[in-house]
Amino acid sequence: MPADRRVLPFRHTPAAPARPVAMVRALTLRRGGRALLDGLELTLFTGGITALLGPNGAGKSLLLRALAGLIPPDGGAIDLAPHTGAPALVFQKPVLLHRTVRANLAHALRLARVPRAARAGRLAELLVQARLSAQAQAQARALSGGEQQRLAIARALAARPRLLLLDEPTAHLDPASTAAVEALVRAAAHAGVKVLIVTHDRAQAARLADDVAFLAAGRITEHRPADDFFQRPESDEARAYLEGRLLL
Ligand SMILES: Nc1ncnc2c1ncn2[C@@H]1O[C@H](COP(=O)(O)OP(=O)(O)OP(=O)(O)O)[C@@H](O)[C@H]1O
Repeated sequence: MPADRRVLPFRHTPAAPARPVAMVRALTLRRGGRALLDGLELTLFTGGITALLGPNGAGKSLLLRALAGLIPPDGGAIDLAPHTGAPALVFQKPVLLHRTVRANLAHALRLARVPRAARAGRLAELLVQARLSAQAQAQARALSGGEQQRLAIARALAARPRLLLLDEPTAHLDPASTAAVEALVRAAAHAGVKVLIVTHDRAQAARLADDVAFLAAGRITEHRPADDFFQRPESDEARAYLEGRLLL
């Protein structure tokens, strides 16, 4: 990849110079004799939202899990910048405690070692951000799909991560619920959290993303500003995907 493609414009933090958050170098993951990720290269910079696009089975979820430290690489390396800390990962189907919304957030704040005295204020803040203040005493599992996803993201934000990994957070949500999740994701990015979001919703990627990384057959084939990507995809794989022709 030419060096100039790595200098990406970011809409959210124009004043702050972009610094690497995570560097993925020659990442390989093998299962059953098959390279599912195959020498994958990707650098994520501070600021803004990166959409990770690619066809079913390309390896997007695997990459997110590897970035979150859940899968050790079989080859290559994932380097997180010292300022990045532990990335937060939110799955497509949120795994919530069988407890109230408030208890879910309180638990996350305890796990994140937020000092006891600061927890109530931070919890109220997270409820407001996720627009769940009115549901604070509701059982988390009784929430709508969109509310559950907002709770899952708020819970992930409890630890004040610098890198938030979202795996298809709005799959199966209606337009209003999708918009509410997107607003929360945008707010997190505005607050300085680097977001990497997997989505199959091209319109969503165009609405949210500053840049797009395209993954096909275990490799990033291009990583460019979102507008450029959608107007002039460079790799054959990305062109085929955007035209609905790429099947792995
Ligand atoms: N533990 C595993 N063992 C063997 N194969 C696996 C394992 N986990 C994932 N795979 C395979 O790796 C490939 C990539 O899976 P992954 O879930 O990352 O794709 P994806 O790009 O997220 O797809 P989708 O868009 O459908 O969610 C798939 O072919 C999948 O079947």
